Amino acid sequence: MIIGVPKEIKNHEYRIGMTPAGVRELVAAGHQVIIQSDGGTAIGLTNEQYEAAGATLIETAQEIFAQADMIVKVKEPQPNECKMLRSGQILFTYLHLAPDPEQTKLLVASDAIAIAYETVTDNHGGLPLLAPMSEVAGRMAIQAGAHSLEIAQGGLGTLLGGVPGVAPAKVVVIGGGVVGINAARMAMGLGADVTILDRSLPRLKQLDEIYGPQLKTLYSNTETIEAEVIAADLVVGAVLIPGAAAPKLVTREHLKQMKSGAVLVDVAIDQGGCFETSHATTHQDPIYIEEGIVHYCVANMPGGVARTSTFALTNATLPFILALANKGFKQALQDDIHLLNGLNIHRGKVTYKAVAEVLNYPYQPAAEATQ
Ligand SMILES: NC(=O)C1=CN([C@@H]2O[C@H](COP(=O)(O)OP(=O)(O)OC[C@H]3O[C@@H](n4cnc5c(N)ncnc54)[C@H](O)[C@@H]3O)[C@@H](O)[C@H]2O)C=CC1
Ligand SMILES: CC(=O)C(=O)O
Ligand SMILES: [Mg+2]
Repeated sequence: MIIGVPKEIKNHEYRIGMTPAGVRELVAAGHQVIIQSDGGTAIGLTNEQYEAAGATLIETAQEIFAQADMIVKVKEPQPNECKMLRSGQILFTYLHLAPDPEQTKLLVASDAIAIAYETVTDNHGGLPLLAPMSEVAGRMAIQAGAHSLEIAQGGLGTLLGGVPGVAPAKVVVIGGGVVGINAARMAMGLGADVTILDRSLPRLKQLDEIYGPQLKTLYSNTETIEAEVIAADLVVGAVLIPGAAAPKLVTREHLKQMKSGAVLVDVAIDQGGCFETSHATTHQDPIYIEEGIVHYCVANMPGGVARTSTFALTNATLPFILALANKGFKQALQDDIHLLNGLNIHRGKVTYKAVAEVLNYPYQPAAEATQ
């Protein structure tokens, strides 16, 4: 199979879908890998390293899309990339379709086969291709939040850990999954007063057992969210209903009752965001202020630490890329229910239920599509 890896084109996105180590594995398995020239240069993965691993360097994304059987990327395809996809071509990348009707329409029109990293599952109820980036984004959420709390950013001027004689900041994390616990760990490490809310009692029990009394856990409902958010210096939005649009848990009315200069970091923005007042921002212009509250809503946070993120992501994606290349997409999806769960669009049909429902498309079950 010919596997094509274009350079990412989203704002300040320097991750790349495959490292030279991944190229080496695919080439050893008999595949051809074409990489866009300078696709990894910004993060120290040079053209020479890719060539030494056996890749062919190609100048333009157009040529990659024209030649490859499978396109491997990081971020959701931008409109001009969607238009380059060919009928029957495989696309393997993050998609986040539920809050993105425009991309969904273009992918349906492309007649391609679009497999989303973020809905691939594992045997433990997890999302193994989202998890590495959620680890990164959860940890970054506290760095971003701490910076946004500085006066010069419009923040309250509060240091997360406080100092002797001055209380630490109150950090509230909504959603205790991978993003949530990584954010909580960083915030606890800096000495903040941390509370985490989730609506899964087993998850809260697990977090309590692991972190003990340093981490306060609360069951998430309208009342607890309201009370915690109003008292917070920094709120991290980290909820997920897989594949679906994020529920709006914090409203404009809540913001009016918060301390002016408090900070919201909406990590769930890639699924539409869990704060009513969130809209996606970029690394170039990451924050804005609404109702006196600083909002940080970067939809590709891990792109900010693109080198770490590229290795973390590709460690997880490579076995699936190898399966797709070795077996072809149909057999690979038939053999692995977890990879099948990643299929969001198959040749003009939406094959992920939550996406079909929220965007009003007829739903075709993925298993039916791959018969
Ligand atoms: N902005 C960015 O750059 C990035 C965003 N993300 C996003 O972060 C979000 C969270 O991802 P993960 O932590 O990996 O998901 P996860 O599935 O590990 O955790 C989500 C948690 O939210 C909880 N939850 C659901 N509804 C809730 C509610 N009403 N109240 C409280 N908790 C609730 C679930 O029980 C679960 O524990 C996703 O939208 C993901 O796409 C992930 C990586 C990067
Ligand atoms: C998960 C995701 O959307 C990202 O890493 O950018
Ligand atoms: Mg994202």
